[in-house]
Amino acid sequence: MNFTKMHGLGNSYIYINMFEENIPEEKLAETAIHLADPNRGIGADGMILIMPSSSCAVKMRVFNNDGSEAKNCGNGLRCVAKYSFDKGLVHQSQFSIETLGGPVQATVYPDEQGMVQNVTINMGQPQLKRSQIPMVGTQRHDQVVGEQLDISGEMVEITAVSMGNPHAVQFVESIENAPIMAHGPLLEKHEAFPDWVNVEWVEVVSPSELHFRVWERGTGVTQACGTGACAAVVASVLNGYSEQDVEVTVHLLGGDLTVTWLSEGNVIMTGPAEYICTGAVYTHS
Ligand SMILES: N[C@@H](CCC[C@H](N)C(=O)O)C(=O)O
Repeated sequence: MNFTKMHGLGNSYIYINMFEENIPEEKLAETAIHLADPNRGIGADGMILIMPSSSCAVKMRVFNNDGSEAKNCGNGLRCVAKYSFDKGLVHQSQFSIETLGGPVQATVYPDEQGMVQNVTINMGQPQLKRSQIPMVGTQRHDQVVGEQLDISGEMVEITAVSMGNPHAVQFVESIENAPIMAHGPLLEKHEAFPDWVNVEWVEVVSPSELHFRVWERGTGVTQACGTGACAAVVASVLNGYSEQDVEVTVHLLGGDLTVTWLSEGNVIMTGPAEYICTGAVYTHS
């Protein structure tokens, strides 16, 4: 099976062009685990399928490296947009991508040689209701902003945002001291989140600058998370650290993204997408 390995700020996935390849539905999870394995496969944070769509130009499906399927992936969307444009699956620089979390709009910026380096994704509106995250809880408030959560006897304050996939954002004094390895796995599978959750730590530098780290659901620590960066900016606005219509630079482990939560509702994310390699891999029959 042919593959392309790509990354967005070091968040790497094995991309399979399903216009040409076929993986049976019941083999998708095990194929993702196999391809993402650094010793027995290729090695990556997961697998992404680029597929025909009946409603958009192309469709994306995302699998974490534990085989679980997610409804959205910000870094993946930028790579899918670059791949689709470069390989001629689409012919316009603006086009729609179907995700399990809903359709999004991509804009690619080819340079003079026609190569796409940067991509903007209009991610649509964040979902903020507790039931939309989804998150259980007895508080009457509909939105989860600065809510206390008990993790093994320690209280942490989280703001919950869905960007099609669920995120729990915490604000910290210093990103260097964020308890990623200690709290990440506990929060990811906390009983408050029936579908589990991506966990983010954010240090606010200014209304237009954030430091960011992530523990991804189904993967663990990654270099970057596009939907997480969007959730961080939305959470910053909800907590009064930033404002809508302000472009925020988010410093992730793997580099920077710019994110704006527009007052009309949509979240706009811009950043790079890059190829690593292409090849053919043996698949299990
Ligand atoms: N790395 C991604 C998100 C991938 C899915 C996530 N781990 C989940 O399970 O929701 C991004 O760039 O957004």
